[in-house]
Amino acid sequence: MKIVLVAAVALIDADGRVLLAQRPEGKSMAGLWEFPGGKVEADETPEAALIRELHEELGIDTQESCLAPLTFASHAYESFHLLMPLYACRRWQGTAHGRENQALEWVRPNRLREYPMPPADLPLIPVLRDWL
Ligand SMILES: Nc1nc2c([nH]c(=O)n2[C@H]2C[C@H](O)[C@@H](COP(=O)(O)OP(=O)(O)OP(=O)(O)O)O2)c(=O)[nH]1
Repeated sequence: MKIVLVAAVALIDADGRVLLAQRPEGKSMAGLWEFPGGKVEADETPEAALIRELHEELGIDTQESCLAPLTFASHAYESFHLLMPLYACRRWQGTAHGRENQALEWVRPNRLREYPMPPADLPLIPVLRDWL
């Protein structure tokens, strides 16, 4: 089974809320809520991939020193195995907006369960709730 490395981040605002982004129509798992991030390209570190994706998807800028490893997801999808490190980030420049027309929501940790997420993400929710 092919292992796909995806880097994701829990952006945490001053009120302790976490940013979720809705997967757009036309993508796999459309409509589900996910942590910002994306596939790590060849010759790219997970941190560099996140910095790139945050800029492209949300129009915000951060740096490696602001990305703290938090936990990871390891999940068998039908056609690949997802390995997804989840970082926490509290410092960035700019205001997040969906540059690819995806809906965004700042969500309190105890409400994360109300947002339908990809199956790989479900074990991450209690970790975030305990940690925040
Ligand atoms: N960014 C992100 N991706 C996630 C999460 N949970 C989860 O299963 N994924 C999966 C969905 C995708 O298969 C993959 C991320 O790919 P991507 O966002 O870079 O690219 P994509 O949607 O165009 O990928 P795809 O349509 O080919 O599946 O990881 C999550 O919380 N955040």
